[in-house]
Amino acid sequence: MQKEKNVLLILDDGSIFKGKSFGYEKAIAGEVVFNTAMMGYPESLTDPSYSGQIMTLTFPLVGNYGVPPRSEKDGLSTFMESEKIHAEGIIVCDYSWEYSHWNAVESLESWLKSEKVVGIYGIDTRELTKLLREKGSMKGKIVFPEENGELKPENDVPFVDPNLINQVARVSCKEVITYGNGKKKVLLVDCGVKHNIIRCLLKRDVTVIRVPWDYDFNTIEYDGLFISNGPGDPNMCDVTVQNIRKALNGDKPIFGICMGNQLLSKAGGANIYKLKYGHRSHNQPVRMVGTNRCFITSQNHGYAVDNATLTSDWEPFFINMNDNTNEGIKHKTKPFFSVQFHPEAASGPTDTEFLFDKFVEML
Ligand SMILES: NC(=O)CC[C@H](N)C(=O)O
Repeated sequence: MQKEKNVLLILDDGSIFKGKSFGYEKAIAGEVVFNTAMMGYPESLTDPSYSGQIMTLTFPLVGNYGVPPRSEKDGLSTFMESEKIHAEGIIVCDYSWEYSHWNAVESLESWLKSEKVVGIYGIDTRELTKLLREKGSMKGKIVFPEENGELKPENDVPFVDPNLINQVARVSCKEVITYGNGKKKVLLVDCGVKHNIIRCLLKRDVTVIRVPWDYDFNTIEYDGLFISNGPGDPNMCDVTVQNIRKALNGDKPIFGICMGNQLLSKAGGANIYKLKYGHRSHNQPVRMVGTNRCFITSQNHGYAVDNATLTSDWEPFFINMNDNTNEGIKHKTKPFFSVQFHPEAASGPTDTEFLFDKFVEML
């Protein structure tokens, strides 16, 4: 086996973890978060909502099923959530140097190297996760010391708080893109949309008009408005919130997912706050408010809507059964709703995919 470079994962609180590199070798910084899903690293790494973040996977063995082709069909990635890796880096406990899967065409190592993304292993991810749960998600960096332990300035970087940078502007499309040719038109505000959201809409035979996050979509004719997921702090998207607020005066159906839930809530007058360490997994239980129906959901978010600040026109739609945080809102009289989880989850539970049917039926 080749000799892998030593790396240090340094956290903002001074904690240092020693590991080895299996990806691209460059010093990086970002917000260190953890994801407890057992699988789905190709989808998670390409989810634009991870932009600016260094993703710790708690599942102990990663890489054993390789990476699917980076193919595209009709402008959408076939097996991934976007065209490229958005996470700054990935932290695992044990990297599997061998892989086997019917759909794999390369190893995680070769994919990371060709996309110039950092991957490290040999980290006690259980200890790291316990720390992040105790202290909250933290700024962190991965640096490359010499064999003798010396850290040269060119192999070091300063800490970065990605939530102070407009991540949505980094990942949103730059021009209007149209998909499908269904009769009903869905105007999709792209804050960093996962391709499976577009696939889920197209499966229901609509035309999707994808516009940049700051596009004044109120100038376009549409039958329904969709607000996508996206990275970073929702408070960076004031332009989007202003545009949504105008749409709230009308009565065309609105559906939002994740960042979309946060932006719709803000447009409706509610406040957002940062969770200590967020929800990133495939097994978050949510209850539909007013019922005893529980769904298992896939999630990836660090911010949440403050239920107590929902204005009188709105009510909570779903509640997280672990910590009682908001998992969605709905308007009391108009066809507007959004969820904090991912009904389009791939890989992940598909319990809530019916929400796409609900939206398309309203159009
Ligand atoms: N997946 C998302 O849309 C995440 C929304 C937001 N960036 C958060 O972390 O809460």
